[in-house]
Parts: sequence; structure tokens; C-alpha cells
Amino acid sequence: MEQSGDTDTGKQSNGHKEAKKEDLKTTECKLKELSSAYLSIIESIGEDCSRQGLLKTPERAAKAIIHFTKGYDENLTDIVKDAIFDEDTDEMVLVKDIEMFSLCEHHMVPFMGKVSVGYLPSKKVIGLSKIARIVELYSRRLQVQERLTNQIADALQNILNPRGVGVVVEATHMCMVMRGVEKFNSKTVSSSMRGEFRNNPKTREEFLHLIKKF
Ligand SMILES: Nc1nc2c(ncn2[C@@H]2O[C@H](COP(=O)(O)OP(=O)(O)OP(=O)(O)O)[C@@H](O)[C@H]2O)c(=O)[nH]1
Ligand SMILES: [Zn+2]
Repeated sequence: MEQSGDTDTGKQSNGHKEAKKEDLKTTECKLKELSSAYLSIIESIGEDCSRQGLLKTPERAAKAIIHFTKGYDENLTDIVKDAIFDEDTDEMVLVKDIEMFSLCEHHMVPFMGKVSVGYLPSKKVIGLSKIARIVELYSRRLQVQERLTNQIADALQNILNPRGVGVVVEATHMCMVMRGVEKFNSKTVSSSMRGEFRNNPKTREEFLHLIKKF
């Protein structure tokens, strides 16, 4: 599933409004608007907003949704900063089972799971924690799993220009569990392969083997 690159440098792409400082609402303003929206939601479901347990709920829920969507306030350049290093290695690097929490853009309920990211360096490596931060950058938004998978792969491809990138996401969608079709055990697996991971079956096999093995 190859898609065009998303360098996340402040332009609009893939339907996502990217972080652009002048566009960003202050956290305080966001908090106020969201709290008011959650107050309406609580009223609309027929609850009593004035009862003790719910008094602070609009604000708590607002803070939670701000956290769940914090990816809109970040960008790739700031995240990676100085953590690209010259290194004379061409062996595969794999970071697997990175926990991921996102929100399905159709129902705004969570989907969650794990992400495995591999790449074949070409004279440059990235700080390992930055791979997990890239997963956060794109997962903390309203998403579909396929786009999330592609965005992670494109980000690494654009930053490192490696010989190849592979990303596998395995997730459970609460919109298929708690509602709708109510399939509790189904998992969705999506992958994005770039460069040698796409063109060389041996590289792809090694990657998939390493994901399963450890
Ligand atoms: N491809 C893809 N589909 C998703 C993802 N998250 C949710 N969906 C699907 O988006 C679809 C939305 O379909 P609709 O028919 O408009 O919504 P709905 O009536 O709530 O659908 P049901 O979930 O079948 O009840 C559903 O089939 C969801 O399973 C995702 O990450 N990727
Ligand atoms: Zn959904």
C-alpha cells in the first residue's frame, strides 16, 4: 500500500491539518471549548451535570481528548531534531511491539495495538526513541489504520532515505468490539513496505520473521 510521502512539515496532506504554530489554538482556549462541548454531551445523554461525580468530568474529558489528539500539535522536524546520526552500517534495524493508541476517525472510539518498524540504513541511523515518537505523532490523531501505517513508513523514508522501510501495525478496533458488528477477538493487520522491503522478498521475509520470533 504505497502512498505519497508526508513530511509533516506544516502542510495539509492526507486529510490531516498538520501542526502549524500560527494555526494552533492555545491549550487554554481548546480546553474551554472542549469542556463546554463535553458538558453538552453529558446533558444530551440525560445525565445530571451538577451531581458531584460529574462536576469536573467535562474538564477531565477535555484534557483526555487533548492528549489523545496531541499529534496535531507536533511535527516531524521537531521530534527528530538532532537524533539523526552518521553510521556506517547497512544491517536491518527493527523496533517491534511499540504500543499504539489511536482514535478511529469514523466513530472517534479507540483502536489500539502494536507497531513494528524496520529499516535498512544507508549511512544514517535515527535515535531509537524517535521511532516510537513518530508512532505517537501519527497515532495521536483521528486516524484509519492504513493511513497511520503509511505515514510512519513515509516519515522514516523521508528523514533517513534508507534502502528500505517496513511497518506492520496490528490493532483492535473498539468500534468493532463495543458496538456495530461486536467481534471481540478480531485483529486488523496492515503493512507498508518501501524500497527493499517491497522489492526484495528476502528482506521482507527477514523482517516478518524477526517480528514473529522475538
Ligand atoms: N479501512 C478501515 N476501516 C475502518 C477503520 N476504522 C474503522 N473502520 C470502518 O469504517 C467503516 C464505517 O462504516 P459506516 O457504514 O459508515 O459506519 P457504521 O454504520 O458505523 O458501520 P459498522 O461499524 O459496520 O456498524 C466501518 O466498516 C468500520 O469498521 C480503519 O482504520 N480502517
Ligand atoms: Zn470506528
